[in-house]
Amino acid sequence: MSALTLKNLDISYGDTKVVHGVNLDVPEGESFALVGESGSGKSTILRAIAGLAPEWTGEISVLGKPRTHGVDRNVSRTVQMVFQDPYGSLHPRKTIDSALSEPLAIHGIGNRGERVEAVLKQVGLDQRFRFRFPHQLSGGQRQRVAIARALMLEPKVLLLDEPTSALDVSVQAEILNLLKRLRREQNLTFLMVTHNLPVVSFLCDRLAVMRHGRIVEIADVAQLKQGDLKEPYSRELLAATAA
Ligand SMILES: Nc1ncnc2c1ncn2[C@@H]1O[C@H](COP(=O)(O)OP(=O)(O)OP(=O)(O)O)[C@@H](O)[C@H]1O
Repeated sequence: MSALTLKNLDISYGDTKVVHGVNLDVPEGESFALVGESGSGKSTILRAIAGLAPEWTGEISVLGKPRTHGVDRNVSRTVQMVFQDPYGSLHPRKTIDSALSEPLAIHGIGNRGERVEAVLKQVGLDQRFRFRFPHQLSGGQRQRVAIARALMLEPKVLLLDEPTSALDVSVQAEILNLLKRLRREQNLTFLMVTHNLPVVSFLCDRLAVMRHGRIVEIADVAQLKQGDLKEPYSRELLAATAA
């Protein structure tokens, strides 16, 4: 089954259309990357799927069900987003326990303590972090918490917006390994925005190259690794990364 399907998706901010006629099908369990120059609309696509960019037309389907505009409880249970900046995505005055329990409280789910413990284990964080505050954690630990928070509702799809680019290089690999393991263990589907083509090679199966709000090419990661991209713009992007 398709985890995510986008059909003729247009997205606007006010009068400005920034995503034009995007079509995409991501099967369950796949890890798919959106790459392309800054401002090409990659994050906006993730935001629309998550319900954070309200002005869109076309179709967004999650596990075969078309998404409604605004809050869609089906989508918020099954699709979660992880942002680039783990400082910004965690409330500074809430403990890790409280940040992780919140999605459960919102959805009326019990056994919160047990679930928080289990998720901390899944993301490789010691239980002693549970009652700490975000500022008492390193950047990598905070990103583990942000990933843990995204996992609390046992989603099927993670939308990953540059999940390692704000981290020290030494920590990036740890988070990428964690994401790879979680995907395997939980059969997650990833839709990931990144500027980093080696990250695509490491974590993804396919990629779409975007420019000016449009997809210019969809390719397998094997093609990326062999430098076998078809469109001149994709080849430019590849050459710029290799330089
Ligand atoms: N909240 C907003 N209000 C108005 N315009 C916005 C808003 N967010 C993004 N844009 C514009 O929408 C376009 C697409 O932005 P988006 O962030 O999706 O691009 P991107 O490909 O993810 O870029 P980057 O790689 O820099 O994150 C850009 O022209 C941007 O300036």
